[in-house]
Amino acid sequence: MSMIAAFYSSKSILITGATGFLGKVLMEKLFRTSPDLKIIYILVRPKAGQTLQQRVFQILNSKLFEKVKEICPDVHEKIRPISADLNQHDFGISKEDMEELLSSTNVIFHCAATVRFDDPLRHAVQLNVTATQQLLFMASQMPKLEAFIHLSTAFSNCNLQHIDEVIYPCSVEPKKIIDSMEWLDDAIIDEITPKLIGDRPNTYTYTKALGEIVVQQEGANMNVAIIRPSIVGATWQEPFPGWVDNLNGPSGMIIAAGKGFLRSIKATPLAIADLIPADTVINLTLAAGWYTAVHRPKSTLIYHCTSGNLNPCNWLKMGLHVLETFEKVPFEKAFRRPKANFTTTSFTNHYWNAVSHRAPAVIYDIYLRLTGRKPRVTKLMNRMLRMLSMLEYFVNHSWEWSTHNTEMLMSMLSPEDQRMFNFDVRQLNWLEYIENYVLGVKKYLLKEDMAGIPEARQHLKRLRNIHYLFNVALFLIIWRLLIARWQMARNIWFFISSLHTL
Ligand SMILES: CCCCCCCCCCCCCCCCCCCCCCCCCCCC(=O)SCCNC(=O)CCNC(=O)[C@H](O)C(C)(C)COP(=O)(O)OP(=O)(O)OC[C@H]1O[C@@H](n2cnc3c(N)ncnc32)[C@H](O)[C@@H]1OP(=O)(O)O
Ligand SMILES: NC(=O)C1=CN([C@@H]2O[C@H](COP(=O)(O)OP(=O)(O)OC[C@H]3O[C@@H](n4cnc5c(N)ncnc54)[C@H](OP(=O)(O)O)[C@@H]3O)[C@@H](O)[C@H]2O)C=CC1
Repeated sequence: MSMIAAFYSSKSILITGATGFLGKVLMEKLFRTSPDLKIIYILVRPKAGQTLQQRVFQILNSKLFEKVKEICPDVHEKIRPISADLNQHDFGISKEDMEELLSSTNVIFHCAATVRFDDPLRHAVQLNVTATQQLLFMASQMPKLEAFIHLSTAFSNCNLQHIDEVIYPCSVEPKKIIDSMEWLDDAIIDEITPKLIGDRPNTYTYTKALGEIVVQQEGANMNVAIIRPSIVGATWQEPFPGWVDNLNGPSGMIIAAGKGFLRSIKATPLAIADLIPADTVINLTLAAGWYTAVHRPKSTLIYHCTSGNLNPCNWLKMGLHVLETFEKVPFEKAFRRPKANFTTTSFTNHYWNAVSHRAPAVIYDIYLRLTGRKPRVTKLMNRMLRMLSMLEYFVNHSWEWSTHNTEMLMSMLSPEDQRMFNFDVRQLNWLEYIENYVLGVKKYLLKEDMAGIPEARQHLKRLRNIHYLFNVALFLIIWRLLIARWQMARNIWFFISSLHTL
């Protein structure tokens, strides 16, 4: 019997961020491996016109939960959505709900966060720091609490090159930052943001670092652990390979490349592409929850959930695998043929952005206008370039993350748990993983049917022919202009013609 699965059976578990990418994978695994768990409380806000119940219904009826519904048919009864907005005081939780949470919760998984790179500091602090502080305050009033697991990111200290499984101090104490957000106005916050974030690339990584300090300070008397995943990608094995449901990180870029939008990217080809599958992150998270509650380590343990030091893959290898997979499973209705390369200098990057990104978008929009349709490609292209510029930092640096705690945890698991809650990335075959990832993007994000592949291939052939025709036409126009204006060109032309008549 799995010790981890047995631990979560009969437990009341509180999850924040359960509607997010990792939150869903976490819930799914919990229900699948511990169907006897007592209840999962999830803090959810109404969104996009949907009530809490509608949001939960949608999640449980998604493909991700198909296996769970077989194993645990009463899963609907075991999820208790609690109306909560982490931006509000006390999360806006009703008194009755709060009482139930405080008296029953055994384990907390704190996954909620803003993962946007461009969030204003005030908002990022509110969600990634203040809400974490409030949740810890709630946790401190829970008599039955056995473990508090906080999801952070391996990039919280991305200003360093070698990162250990420790919490690093920030120049300003989180409490001071939280206080100052209350009385500083937005204009001043915007002005001091670059100074505060220093050599980190965005407010996301900075506020996640502050959040960790808060966890260490406020969670000193609790059983607390921090998980630091690197770049989370589609699932590797469970509940099935290739599941992904948002555009963050590489997923959006895979779509952009497969649809022929992304043709070049400023990246360091040999830098490590530290991807980690979502199910690996969740297996480690659940194992850490068990270890923290049962073994009660004396200090807050931090677990790096990264692939680079155990099974490295670089961006060149990854990019090539992605492109190779497009040959087998092309995406439908591509804008151009998927073909991309890396640029390594700002000059070549600007050049290829102009030639391969902006120019085709403008030309296509002119064509749409001429045919009476609404131009839309330049807007899409600008959005992709903005996203690309935000990701650039992460594809041009390499980091070394030590993984002593993670390896220690692996060694503490029984052989059954090592199999059931596998987070050993050394077993990951990148080629196979990337193929499944691209396939998953096609199926679960783009909702494209495999039956459409022959048509997608035909479309790519048409694009290739258009490309050749376009190049020939361009060549003829340029040649014609040269002949009209340049004597030397005329001479070459006459020379070639005379060769022909010989
Ligand atoms: C010879 C050599 C050959 C070699 C060949 C090589 C070829 C290479 C090409 C191969 C293919 C590529 C394969 C790999 C690519 C590498 C990519 C690099 C990935 C690196 C990722 C590093 C991330 C690491 C960070 C740490 C991880 C974390 O901790 S958190 C998770 C990461 N967080 C994010 O990713 C969030 C980022 N997003 C944002 O910050 C914002 O969304 C934004 C600033 C980008 C946009 O904000 P904006 O307000 O403008 O828009 P928004 O309201 O958010 O959305 C508007 C619409 O856009 C859609 N959208 C949102 N995000 C994306 C996206 N990522 N991609 C595409 N579209 C996106 C969104 O749905 C909205 O759509 P509508 O609703 O329809 O309007
Ligand atoms: N994905 C990645 O690449 C990585 C993620 N991480 C960390 O993992 C954790 C989970 O990330 P991921 O699942 O990808 O993120 P998502 O963006 O997919 O999910 C974020 C979750 O937080 C919830 N949330 C946001 N704001 C509020 C709010 N005001 N009140 C209540 N809930 C809120 C969202 O709810 P709603 O659905 O209502 O918006 C959603 O459930 C985060 O802590 C992140 O920092 C770390 C490394 C990499």
